[in-house]
Amino acid sequence: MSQTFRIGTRGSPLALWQAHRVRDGLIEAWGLAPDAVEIVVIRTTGDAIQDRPLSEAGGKGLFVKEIDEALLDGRVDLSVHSAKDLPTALAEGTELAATLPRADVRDVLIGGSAPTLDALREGAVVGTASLRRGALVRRRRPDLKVVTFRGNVHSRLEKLASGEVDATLLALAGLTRLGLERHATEIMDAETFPPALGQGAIAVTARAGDAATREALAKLDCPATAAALICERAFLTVLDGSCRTPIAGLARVNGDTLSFRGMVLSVDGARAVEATREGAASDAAALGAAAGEDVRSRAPADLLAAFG
Ligand SMILES: NCc1[nH]cc(CCC(=O)O)c1CC(=O)O
Repeated sequence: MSQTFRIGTRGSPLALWQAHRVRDGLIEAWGLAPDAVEIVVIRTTGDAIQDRPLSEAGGKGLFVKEIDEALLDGRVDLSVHSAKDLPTALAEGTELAATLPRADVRDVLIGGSAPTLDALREGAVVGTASLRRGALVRRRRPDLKVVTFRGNVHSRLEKLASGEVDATLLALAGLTRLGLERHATEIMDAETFPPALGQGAIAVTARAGDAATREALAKLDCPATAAALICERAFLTVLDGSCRTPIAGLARVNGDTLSFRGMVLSVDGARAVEATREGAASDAAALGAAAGEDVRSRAPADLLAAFG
């Protein structure tokens, strides 16, 4: 392969790590010269907004819009994303081209004043920007105070160190990629504290119909992770999950079998409606969609109202 590739990415440390992973993968898989794969950092609207919750500013799409534009303009050939930050509706003219092998899907607690969620004192303050994490925290510890907490992983750790909050929650995958997993004081159980759809997976998008880029990326694709992600995104699509909706779930693929469990919660965590499905991994999309329909048919009206 004598082709060159330009990879579009956000400039956060986590995004750069993930883009480098794809770059290294392409170079190694195809024996490319190091200068054949270039990383192009693109600043997104989401990166610029730091003073308010993104759900108020327009949601997850804010992190991909400018990158999609670069892809469609031909300024870059592929873009690398944390799968959980990728909106369910991809920009027209772009498509999922590869899903890297999934890392640990679990969240971790980083405790300042106590090491575990159960050990935090009554009324302790937990900082998170995630409605899902907030709802799951309140579900187990209704006495805790959940406050909105944005910024990248490093700035969150600083706020914790300064005592602004007693604890925060982050994805183990992200912390590990940044070499910061030593800060985790409790690994949350994926059953009782289910992750975000797509958590721990890295997704690569390309221009629809760009066969050469797709073929190059095929060597990096993990079919089991791809099936899990397709299932989880189908669940999210049916529920039209937005940043205003506490929603969680996980597909596990074992051989040819896929098992999925997804749930929607009330913001205060007091109520949850969940569904499970198991079937052939090749039916990933149908299984996720069926679980989504199931949740939608049983969720109380006020819970679904959050879906707008
Ligand atoms: N929303 C930000 C984001 N997007 C992906 C990750 C972590 C890596 C991953 O889940 O793949 C994080 C940080 C976090 O939630 O702790």
